[in-house]
Amino acid sequence: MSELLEIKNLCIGFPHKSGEFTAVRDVSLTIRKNETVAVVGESGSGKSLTSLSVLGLLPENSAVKSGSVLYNGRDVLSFSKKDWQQYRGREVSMIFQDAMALLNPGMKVGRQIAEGLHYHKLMDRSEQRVAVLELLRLVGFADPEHAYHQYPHQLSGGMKQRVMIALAVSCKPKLIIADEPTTALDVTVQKQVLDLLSSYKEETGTSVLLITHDLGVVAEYADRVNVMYRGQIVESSDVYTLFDSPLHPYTKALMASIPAIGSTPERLKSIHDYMVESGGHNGMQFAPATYGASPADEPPSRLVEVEPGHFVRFFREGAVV
Ligand SMILES: Nc1ncnc2c1ncn2[C@@H]1O[C@H](COP(=O)(O)OP(=O)(O)OP(=O)(O)O)[C@@H](O)[C@H]1O
Repeated sequence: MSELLEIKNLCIGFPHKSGEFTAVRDVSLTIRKNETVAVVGESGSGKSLTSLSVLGLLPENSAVKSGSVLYNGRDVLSFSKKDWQQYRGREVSMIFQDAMALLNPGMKVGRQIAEGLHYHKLMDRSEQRVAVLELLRLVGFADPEHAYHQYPHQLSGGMKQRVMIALAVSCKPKLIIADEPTTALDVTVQKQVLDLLSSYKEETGTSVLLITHDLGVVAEYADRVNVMYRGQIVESSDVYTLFDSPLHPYTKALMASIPAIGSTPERLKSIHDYMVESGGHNGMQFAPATYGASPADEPPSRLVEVEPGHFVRFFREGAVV
């Protein structure tokens, strides 16, 4: 199967008082047509920066130090302004965490969705209204005509996120990046919104890059998963393999942090505990229990394919933890 998106050895840095801080380190991942690929990890692990690089929306003070982001074989990092205009929204779109911050508070919901269709010149004005009403129906508004005329502040959190999905899918992109799309919502609404995105994906063949810190969401919605820790992918595989046989201590720690229903309460293990307990694999060792003060102090490591499609990051071969 050919890759729709291929991120290769991406490194993103920021200026820092002691030189430079590399927030994303040697990240590689792929997304194929009609796949949902998750990036999971704790806050600050580099998930958002990785996804923002795909849309050319990295913070101004950051710099891509090396690597490439190939969309259908073209490196987006060398896109011109015109390329970006044609690509954003039309080829790849994004659903952000905070819908309220992104929706224009002074514009009716229907108009906001119509603007995207107008921008990409997909249809004339007369057809846009019908298309927007259809989109609002698709994302679950029982009365699309009523929703069309509402302002964002008149909608609940779940409804606003549905509008964000309508906006994101309006130009029929081939890839949707969903960055913590439901974090601000309660559990029931969270499931409704993710189910909606999932059924849209199945119906249209769209691909989804799902950014989350929630392994429960990964288990339910992703086909493949990349676990990120301190700017690096430490484990990557299909979702069944990851849950059946996680290898990296950080992945195990993430899994152990999901309390099982009916389990006897015990002290939650820290990631440090797992690092200490972790053993080697095929003669290689995971990174030491105590990382250095900064990523620059850390030992060299590399991703190893331990079985087909299952990659784990190891500390250098033969090292003693
Ligand atoms: N504009 C910026 N200037 C300096 N450092 C930044 C900037 N944006 C992000 N960083 C740093 O880069 C690292 C990765 O950030 P990123 O937002 O990608 O993490 P994340 O995994 O998406 O976390 P979260 O889930 O909290 O958004 C963090 O250490 C963060 O502090």
